[in-house]
Amino acid sequence: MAATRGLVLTHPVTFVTGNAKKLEEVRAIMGQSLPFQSLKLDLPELQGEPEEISKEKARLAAIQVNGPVLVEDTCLCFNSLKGLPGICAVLVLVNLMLQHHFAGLNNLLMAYEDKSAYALCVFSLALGPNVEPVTFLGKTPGKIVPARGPNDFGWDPIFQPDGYDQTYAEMPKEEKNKISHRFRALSMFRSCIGLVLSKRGLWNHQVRSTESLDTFRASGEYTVAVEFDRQE
Ligand SMILES: O=P(O)(O)OP(=O)(O)OP(=O)(O)OC[C@H]1O[C@@H](n2cnc3c(O)ncnc32)[C@H](O)[C@@H]1O
Ligand SMILES: [Mg+2]
Repeated sequence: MAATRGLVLTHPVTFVTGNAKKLEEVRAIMGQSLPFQSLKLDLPELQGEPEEISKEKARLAAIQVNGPVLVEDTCLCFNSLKGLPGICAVLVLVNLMLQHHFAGLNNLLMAYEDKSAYALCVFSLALGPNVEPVTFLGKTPGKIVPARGPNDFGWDPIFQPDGYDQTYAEMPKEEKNKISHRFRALSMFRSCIGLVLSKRGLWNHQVRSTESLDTFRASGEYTVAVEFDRQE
């Protein structure tokens, strides 16, 4: 389905992250299609909507790197907590999760009938310090369950994607990488990047096929998103 193959940039892209597991997954998903180097930078923790946070992170990173950068932020969002002040609820939960207090998290969610959740991944690419970043979202719906599987990557043990009876942690890596929020965001990145950038006059690449257009909806001019329907 990809309309564009390969990026032609004068400088290699730097994927700015301090998370080795993320890096591992991005490398596995992207294969040879986007050669990049990785770098850990000290960037301020930003507040706001996920897309805005991501764009700002990319802007700051591009200034430090002085070249093209890719940044990524991921969160696990709980549908039952929609009514609560998002950031606060999420921070409480993230803290619980960071300390691997999955039991505490499950207790908290016991109060709610609705255990549905979604994993959200936001990538932003900034081609340089003075170029407005382009953002890609990927979302995988699922539910929160008592922890199962190896405990080596964040909240993987407590997230069971819809249509599966295994948690992310229990699945073989290749399986997670075929359905994950990260995979979905990167699919958008791969298939739409040439299109989005050429629309903005930043990229001369001829888009040979528009097939992939059906698979995303534009939300805001420079953001593309992919969402998969809940299978329940
Ligand atoms: O340097 P960056 O790229 O920002 O890396 P980070 O570790 O700060 O990553 P995030 O803020 O995006 O992620 C917030 C938390 O979610 C965890 N996380 C990210 N992606 C995940 C995934 O696919 N499965 C499980 N946990 C994940 C991650 O380990 C963090 O504890
Ligand atoms: Mg982070």
